[in-house]
Amino acid sequence: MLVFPNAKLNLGLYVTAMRPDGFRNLESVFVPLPWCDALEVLPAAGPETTLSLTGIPVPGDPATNLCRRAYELLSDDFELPPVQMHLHKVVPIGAGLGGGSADAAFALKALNDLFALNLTAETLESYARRLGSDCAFFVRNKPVFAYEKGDVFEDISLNLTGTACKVVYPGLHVSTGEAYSRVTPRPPRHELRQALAQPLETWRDTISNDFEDALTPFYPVLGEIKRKLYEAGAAYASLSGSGSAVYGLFPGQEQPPKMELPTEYLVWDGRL
Ligand SMILES: C[C@](O)(CO)[C@H](O)COP(=O)(O)OP(=O)(O)OC[C@H]1O[C@@H](n2ccc(N)nc2=O)[C@H](O)[C@@H]1O
Ligand SMILES: Nc1ncnc2c1ncn2[C@@H]1O[C@H](COP(=O)(O)OP(=O)(O)OP(=O)(O)O)[C@@H](O)[C@H]1O
Repeated sequence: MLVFPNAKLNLGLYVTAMRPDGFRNLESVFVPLPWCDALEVLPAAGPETTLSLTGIPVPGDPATNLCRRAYELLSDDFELPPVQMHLHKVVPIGAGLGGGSADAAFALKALNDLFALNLTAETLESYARRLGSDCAFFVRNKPVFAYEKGDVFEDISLNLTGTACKVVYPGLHVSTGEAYSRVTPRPPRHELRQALAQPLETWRDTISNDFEDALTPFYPVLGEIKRKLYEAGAAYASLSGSGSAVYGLFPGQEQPPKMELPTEYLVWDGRL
């Protein structure tokens, strides 16, 4: 079975409170971004479960890769035969795009389908939550208002389908834990759902990402990319999640405009 774990963008992100478990409560709107890895999951030819990797190198021991952890989580509860997995990594890591989380959620969904476990989306979400705060979103993989750890959702009527979008990753690996440690939780400055119900051109004045304010003084390149996206005609530009990817939305355009950016940056151009 071949699946294509996609990334996500955060439209607005407020870190609202410290939780007793050491995590933070947040409010954000998550939307799928069709920048994808490729993940193949097959019954193994031999007796062992294996994971091979190509594409962007994934830091850390492959034994702790989220695809393997997804398999192990399900095999604690179900008698799964060994599998052979191959992950081709395309989505940059430490980018705020949720790439690793998507791999984990898509591995859970693929195993559910491959072995006809018949788990509901709700049950898959509860497994996904155990692998990371961002993982649960990728089970249903549709625009939602997210709160608590970013893993509890409310439906939102927001249709950005077809909107031209540019995502710029400057090659700066921002650790999620470090990024959270730089943000002081506070009540949200805007009611996100109300702000997002207004025309996209107003979002620039009404929606923000707390990580952007906290990280830009340390990483000025984030502010420079955002300024360039606005100069290129973006109606809205922001850091995604805890960064370091910055995106711009260009409604009404066929494709985002060309931009002069350093060649070492990774850039995704397309439509949501
Ligand atoms: C920044 C976001 O991408 C926004 O969508 C997510 O909140 C990050 O989610 P994630 O990468 O799945 O993060 P996890 O792997 O669950 O947690 C990594 C670290 O981030 C911090 N963390 C994460 C989520 C959260 N709601 N509060 C936190 O304080 C914790 O220090 C945790 O140890
Ligand atoms: N399949 C995977 N893809 C990416 N990272 C993985 C994967 N499996 C495990 N990891 C580990 O997770 C870390 C990346 O997590 P991190 O949260 O920084 O980035 P992310 O998955 O790109 O998403 P985000 O920045 O939105 O949280 C890596 O350092 C790596 O060790």
